[in-house]
Amino acid sequence: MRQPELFPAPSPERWRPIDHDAAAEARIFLREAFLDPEAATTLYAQLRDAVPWRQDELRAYGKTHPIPRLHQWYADDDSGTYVWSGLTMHPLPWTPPLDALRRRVEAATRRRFNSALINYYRDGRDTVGWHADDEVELGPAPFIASVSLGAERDFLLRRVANADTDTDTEPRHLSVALPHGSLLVMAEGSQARWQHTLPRRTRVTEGRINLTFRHVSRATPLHSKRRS
Ligand SMILES: O=C(O)CCC(=O)C(=O)O
Ligand SMILES: [Fe+2]
Repeated sequence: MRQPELFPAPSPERWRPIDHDAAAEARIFLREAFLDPEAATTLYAQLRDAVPWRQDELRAYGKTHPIPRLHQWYADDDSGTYVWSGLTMHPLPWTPPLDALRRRVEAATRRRFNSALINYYRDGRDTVGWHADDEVELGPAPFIASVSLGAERDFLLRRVANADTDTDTEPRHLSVALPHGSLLVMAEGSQARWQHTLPRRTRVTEGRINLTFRHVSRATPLHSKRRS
């Protein structure tokens, strides 16, 4: 089988593998100072105030719970509808700042993206549970580029193979702090073998916005799996 193209090709010195031993397999890289801090602060405030954030709910065991963050979906016109735990998310059209950020991320990664899922974690109590971004519509080897703005939060990774036996304090997890203005790349092959989460951090009182740029296949609905 052909190996997926290695990332990053253009300027490896600017990308830090998140962990030396696991890096070759994880194919997850971080560029800490991707955006200039002032530009990142301006963008954070713009998005926080201008995105029409959705507060969606999940149904579990017959009960409804608000998901622990706000979110929104932006995409090219032809990239379809996003169906998420029975909710339909019609993508919004790119705004000029979001499109400009997409172009910068494309230039840095040498990949193309037609959509972005944006999460707003209002403080350290907002989270995303363990999951992989491995929906069928993202193709067999998704490439995810993730920009972080605002409060620095810990991002944890674990091997899918360990998922069933893991506890939340598992020392086998990798933890990487995602600073304001950083770009994390989960390259081809990562989602099949690794899961990630943004855990609760109650000492964090400030908000964080995360944008994950993705490429979804054309004109098919994106059926996202449950994600709490
Ligand atoms: O907030 C983050 O850094 C991760 C978000 C995430 O994993 C997702 O939206 O799929
Ligand atoms: Fe994710």
